[in-house]
Amino acid sequence: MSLPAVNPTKTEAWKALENHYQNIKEHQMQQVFSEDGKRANRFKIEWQDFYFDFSKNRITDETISLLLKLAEEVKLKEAIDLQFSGAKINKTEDRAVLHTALRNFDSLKPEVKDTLQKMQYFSEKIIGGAHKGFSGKSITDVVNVGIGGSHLGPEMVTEALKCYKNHLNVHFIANIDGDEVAEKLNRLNPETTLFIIVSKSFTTQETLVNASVIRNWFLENTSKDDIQKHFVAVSANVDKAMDFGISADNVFPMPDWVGGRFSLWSAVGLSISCAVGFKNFEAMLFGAFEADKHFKSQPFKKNIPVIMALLSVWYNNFFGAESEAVVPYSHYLHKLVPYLQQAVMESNGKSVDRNGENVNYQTGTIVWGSVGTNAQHAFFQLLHQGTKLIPTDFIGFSEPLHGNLENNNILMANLFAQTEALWEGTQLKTVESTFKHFEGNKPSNTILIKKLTPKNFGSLIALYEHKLFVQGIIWNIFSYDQWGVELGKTVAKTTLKAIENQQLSLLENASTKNLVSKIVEK
Ligand SMILES: O=P(O)(O)OC[C@H]1O[C@](O)(CO)[C@@H](O)[C@@H]1O
Repeated sequence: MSLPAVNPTKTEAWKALENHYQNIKEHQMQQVFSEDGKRANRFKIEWQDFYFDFSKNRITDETISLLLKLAEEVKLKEAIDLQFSGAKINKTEDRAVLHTALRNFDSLKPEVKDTLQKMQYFSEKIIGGAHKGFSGKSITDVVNVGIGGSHLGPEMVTEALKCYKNHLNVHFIANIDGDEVAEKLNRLNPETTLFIIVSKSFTTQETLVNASVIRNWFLENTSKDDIQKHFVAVSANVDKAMDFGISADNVFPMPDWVGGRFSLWSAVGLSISCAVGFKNFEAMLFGAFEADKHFKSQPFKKNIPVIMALLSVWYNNFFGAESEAVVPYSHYLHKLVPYLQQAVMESNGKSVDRNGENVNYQTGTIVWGSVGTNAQHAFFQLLHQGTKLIPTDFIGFSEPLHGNLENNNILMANLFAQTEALWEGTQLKTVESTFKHFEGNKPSNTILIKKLTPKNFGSLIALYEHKLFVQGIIWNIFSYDQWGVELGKTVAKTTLKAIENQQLSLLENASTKNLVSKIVEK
């Protein structure tokens, strides 16, 4: 079964939304808001520990009902059911998309159960000190070596759940930048370090080269037999991992139906399980599972990821907004934006639709942002008074983790105040000069979560995963492939050859030739 392939611009809802946009675009919506006492209660969704407030958006009841009609016309419900059914909806790679099966506690697949058990057993041995390195000492440092989806998710979660961390030091080596690798290795002791080589394909240049550099560094003072005590792999390509010198027992499998950027729930999360313990890792999976059930079962008007996606489409395709900001008011979430950038932009940065035709409408949004309140002192000026429309997600937690209520009150006051200031502006107030005028009418969503627990964090990430899927369905694109990263990889191979062999004739582009000559002529 294939995903429905409806050109969204040909739907009745799209045409109606275009007309509706003409009526709404000039409206100072904050006035509509102040005249409607019930709006804040109508445009919100409360679910478990989440309070999702989308009332400060340039929408009316009609907007929402037209967007919901759009979801219906592009057959969103059918698409959701297809994804969860395990149909090969990643058509261009001929794969199912089942990261949700990694956390489906109603019926875990036997292979998922086995991997979870293996992860638990292994991470507990590392944490408890039973796993000894070549000199008989316990492990103190764990290094995740991987890039893209084999790095961003684990690093984001390890940072987000730092409060739940144990004594192990967890590091990440992703970039091929040798300085970074050397910098990190200089601080590590081979006797007490475990390296987790994470690569779904086990063919990614950065990861394989870095892994070899690390292995050589390790072998400077050890023998090949010691590798088994210090290197494990996470991969769907067990043979390649074994070729690298890692024994089959030390390879944690990854199913083919899990895409790299959705893989933190799989054995790719081994570094997370080491950092915060398996129970917390499992709690995170459980939170994601709860979000999956919400996504699958809630009517669209009460469905957080669906509403998030529809609002995003509203701004992207009708207001012409190109980007959206994400601002978490928790320093623990400082790696959320890089994670979302891969998840969202690698998924929805597409310009060919599911029928193989070029699209003539905007698709993937640019995601950017940083943590509040720091961001207020950086780019918020542009959000408030710039010329661009940038819908923003504000994420906050009602309860602090360390009991510092005074700080948390200030933090939350700032979050709420920013959404209000963006929305209200200074419309009804007198300002001394035009320079001090705030237009307002700047949209935002607020995701207020009770507490940053592993479970809630798992839910949050899964909600964003579902949001991007819904967007892809509406835009009629394939969200789960990433052919756009391939060309650069191929060109880099030739370029490297030209550099290594000092052979400029291999290059065609005159600018690249000049640049390469600067390196080889040193
Ligand atoms: O896990 P792998 O196979 O090393 O791939 C790493 C990353 O590279 C990409 O394929 C993009 O280059 C991502 O989709 C993926 O997360």
